[in-house]
Amino acid sequence: MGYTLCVLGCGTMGVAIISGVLASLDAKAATSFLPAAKWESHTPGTLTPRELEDESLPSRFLACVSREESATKLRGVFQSPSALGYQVEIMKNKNVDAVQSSNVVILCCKPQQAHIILNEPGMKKALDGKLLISILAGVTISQISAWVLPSTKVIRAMPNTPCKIREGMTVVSTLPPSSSVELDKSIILNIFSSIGRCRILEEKHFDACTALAGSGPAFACIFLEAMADGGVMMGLPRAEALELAAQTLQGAARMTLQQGMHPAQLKDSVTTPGGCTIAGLLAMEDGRVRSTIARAIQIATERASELGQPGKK
Ligand SMILES: NC(=O)C1=CN([C@@H]2O[C@H](COP(=O)(O)OP(=O)(O)OC[C@H]3O[C@@H](n4cnc5c(N)ncnc54)[C@H](OP(=O)(O)O)[C@@H]3O)[C@@H](O)[C@H]2O)C=CC1
Ligand SMILES: O=C(O)[C@@H]1CCC=N1
Repeated sequence: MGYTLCVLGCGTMGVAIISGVLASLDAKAATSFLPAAKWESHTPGTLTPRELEDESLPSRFLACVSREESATKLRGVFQSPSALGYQVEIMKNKNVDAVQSSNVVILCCKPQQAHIILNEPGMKKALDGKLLISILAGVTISQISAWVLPSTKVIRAMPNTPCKIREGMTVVSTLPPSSSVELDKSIILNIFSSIGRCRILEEKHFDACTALAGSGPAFACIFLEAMADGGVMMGLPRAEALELAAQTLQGAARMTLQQGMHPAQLKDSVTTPGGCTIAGLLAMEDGRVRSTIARAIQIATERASELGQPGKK
């Protein structure tokens, strides 16, 4: 089975993606037996659903960095093979070699590093005909396409850190027309839906998705910390306050996601007339919590649109 997946710039997000994908392969293997199938055997349009499934799964993982410090860190993170025996190969200053021996590349460097990495001698040829998935905030498909050959299939994805525990949210841009679109689509969806939820949206929405889902875990953690602080203020031990806050946020979010319950409906069902919840809600409204949070998404979206753009820091 499988293809070689290269994470070009393997830091926080690269580790989250590889860790999530490895965990999902282990989970999949625990429930089904996957026979071997070769990437090279693919002819567009001739794959059975089972072959398509098998060929859409990665079986070799390359993680690229430029500094020894990062390589040492990655060796620590990926020191033991996954339950299925997959070992992540750490490549230091070997970007072109890594891309050359890969089928699919996920670009996970900082936005301002992309041009330098994609302009390394031999990189264009190494990427010839391959699927290049960029998770970079702000950097557009047309910018990246101008740095690679026309044969390289460029798409964008905006994942978030919970991909590491397979609770991520990823938005993928609409796919370019291509002869192997069926396999490409299957590969992309296999990666991102194996590590959380995945939704396809037009690229014009990417800056908002970056702010809402990409940056979102940071915003949610401010709320989480503040709730726990309130509990601590009222005498709860810190650890228990954090547990109560985290599980409560998770529970409320899951009721929206799994039961399709509108947040206002859930809020109203908790709010007893004259009770303590309405007292707390009014205090929140006095603090303009809603507009503050919504404005944070607006400001983060505006900033996302500047990232990786010439003349912007
Ligand atoms: N952090 C997040 O929550 C999210 C981030 N993103 C996007 O993901 C991207 C990565 O973010 P994040 O993971 O936080 O960043 P990190 O800084 O953690 O990771 C970037 C990685 O790129 C490597 N790198 C830098 N230069 C090179 C080079 N020349 N060759 C090979 N590797 C290189 C770095 O290693 P070294 O220094 O050793 O070279 C580092 O491991 C960004 O573009 C960001 O916009 C998207 C969604 C969420
Ligand atoms: O803060 C950032 O720029 C990146 C993109 C989304 C999350 N982290």
